Amino acid sequence: MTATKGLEGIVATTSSISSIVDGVLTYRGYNIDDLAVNADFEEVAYLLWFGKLPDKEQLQELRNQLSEYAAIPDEIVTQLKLYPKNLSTMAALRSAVSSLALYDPEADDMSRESNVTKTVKLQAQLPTIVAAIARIREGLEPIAPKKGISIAENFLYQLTGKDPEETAIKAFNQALVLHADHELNASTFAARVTVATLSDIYSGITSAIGALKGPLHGGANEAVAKTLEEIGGLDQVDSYIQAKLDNREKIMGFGHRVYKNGDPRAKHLHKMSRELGEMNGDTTLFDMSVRIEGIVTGQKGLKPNVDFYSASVYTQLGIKRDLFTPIFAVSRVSGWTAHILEQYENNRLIRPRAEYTGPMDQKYVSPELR
Ligand SMILES: CC(=O)SCCNC(=O)CCNC(=O)[C@H](O)C(C)(C)COP(=O)(O)OP(=O)(O)OC[C@H]1O[C@@H](n2cnc3c(N)ncnc32)[C@H](O)[C@@H]1OP(=O)(O)O
Ligand SMILES: O=C([O-])CC(=O)C(=O)O
Repeated sequence: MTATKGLEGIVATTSSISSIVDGVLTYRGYNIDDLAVNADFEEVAYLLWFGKLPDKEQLQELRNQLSEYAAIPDEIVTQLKLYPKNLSTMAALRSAVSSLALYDPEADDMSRESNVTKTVKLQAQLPTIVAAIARIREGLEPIAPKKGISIAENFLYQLTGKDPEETAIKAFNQALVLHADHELNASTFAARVTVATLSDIYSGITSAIGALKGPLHGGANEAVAKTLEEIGGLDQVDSYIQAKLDNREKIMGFGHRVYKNGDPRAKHLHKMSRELGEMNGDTTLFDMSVRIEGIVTGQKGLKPNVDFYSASVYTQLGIKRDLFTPIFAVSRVSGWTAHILEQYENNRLIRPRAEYTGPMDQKYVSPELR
């Protein structure tokens, strides 16, 4: 038995949800480039869950269900109010989502019908939880979700209590579409491993949130924003990045396990970042990002991944840095739940082997003689 570090190149399951072939990302056979510019996030979620784009009535029905389920139990709001104000937003999200199971009488109902209902509920409730975390830790009351508006609009509304601009809704919707699914990434794999024991969907999503939090995965978008803040301005980019590279430190938002010639999602976020800067009359963050890319790609051949330009996009939308990874979860819960449903449909326990490298032939001696 020989271990493959990080399971690189190992095909661990079959899936018909998303594919990455020759650097092209598709959801259920639709190129991400097509969906990113044309689709609403709700359509994409439906596509991931049910394998086809919804017709008008199906889409309306989904929108109605999302509106109906978007409010979170009062007990969750009470719990969020007990969390420390200087909380880790991802730890708060992970805890709150885990607690949702306590207030859902169907949490352990393993029928497909119930799991589909819980899928839609989780998609509806995650944005409400993230917005509530954001407000409560600032000492503000959470804002109830509005009925009849999109997830993108509702989330931005619930953060501030103000109706967001059309351009912000459009940009945010596109970011949600781009982050929705990504084959067997670490958090999706974590979700699938958890539910493959026939544990419940809330356990699967809780595992996934834990895996997404790390800076080598979803946490990288916050790390990129931190880098931009630390650099402070265009003139400091070269010296800052060069020092990191000379120190053999990683530049967050670059590199990818699967894409070696570039992440197809990055160009959309690059464009969005530029457009938001031009609209706000200040392209500093975008210009800094482009300069960082020039150095890192030029010297290391590493290309930006989805997390790199999303950092300047969210910052320019006026969103606080520690909400970036929770926002990733707001989108990716669509993919996680699609994978969980697929895992349940054709389940087998996921249990690989380890190549043992420790000592052998040890003999027990009692503590007094050690
Ligand atoms: C949504 C997402 O999860 S996208 C990924 C988000 N994560 C990041 O942006 C964090 C920064 N990037 C990384 O850490 C990595 O590129 C990963 C984790 C994404 C992929 O990791 P792996 O496939 O395991 O590649 P690994 O970390 O082994 O890197 C291979 C080589 O490239 C270098 N490298 C990889 N990424 C970077 C980077 N961002 N900056 C500098 N060097 C890098 C490594 O140091 C290593 O060099 P070495 O062979 O000289 O030791
Ligand atoms: O696929 C991966 O390893 C990470 C990634 O880009 C994602 O989850 O979107």
